[in-house]
Amino acid sequence: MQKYSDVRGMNFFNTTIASKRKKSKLFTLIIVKKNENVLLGLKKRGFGVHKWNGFGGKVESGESIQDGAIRELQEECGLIANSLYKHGILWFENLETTDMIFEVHLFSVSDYKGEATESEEINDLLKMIIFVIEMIPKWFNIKDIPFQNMWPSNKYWLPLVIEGKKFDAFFLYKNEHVLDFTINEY
Ligand SMILES: Nc1nc2c([nH]c(=O)n2[C@H]2C[C@H](O)[C@@H](COP(=O)(O)OP(=O)(O)OP(=O)(O)O)O2)c(=O)[nH]1
Repeated sequence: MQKYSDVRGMNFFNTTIASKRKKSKLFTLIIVKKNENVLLGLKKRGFGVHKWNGFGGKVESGESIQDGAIRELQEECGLIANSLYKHGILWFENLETTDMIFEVHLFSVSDYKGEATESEEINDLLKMIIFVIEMIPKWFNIKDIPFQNMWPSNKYWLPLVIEGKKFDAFFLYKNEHVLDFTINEY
């Protein structure tokens, strides 16, 4: 392990990681806020299955990060964001399971069109026939956020999103445990 002082230009002086050579992959994450509530989705399949989370995913080639975030929100819960508020970037490294670092661009949305519905993604092979539900959206009061059924990092950064803060953060995982983390608030 070596001291990790530079995550793509960000300083995380107190955080250690195994390697600086890993590539990062771009993701987005949106937390929808309304009064004292946040909208979360229960992931029903794939990476992070059975966890509550915000809405997001990989940025596709040719689209901007913001457009990717808006697309994922609409695909996963049916809401159309009118404007996004950027909180910062979350970096996730897992010592055990992957050779890449997640670079997650984190937004919140309070201004949107539509009502949250269960998301439906059409399976490529069986288009028009089979509908695969990816996430079940649900509103939670900010006092009742189900941190025990979320990624372990979320209890550290989600309260900052609720408070409207700007920050970058780095989390070092071993499997599903946070070994070390740094949060830099602006
Ligand atoms: N790796 C990781 N991701 C986290 C943590 N906390 C958290 O909210 N996330 C978010 C960031 C991403 O938006 C999401 C993980 O990606 P995803 O589940 O959308 O990935 P995916 O492969 O399904 O992507 P896609 O098919 O929808 O494009 O989880 C965490 O602690 N670790």
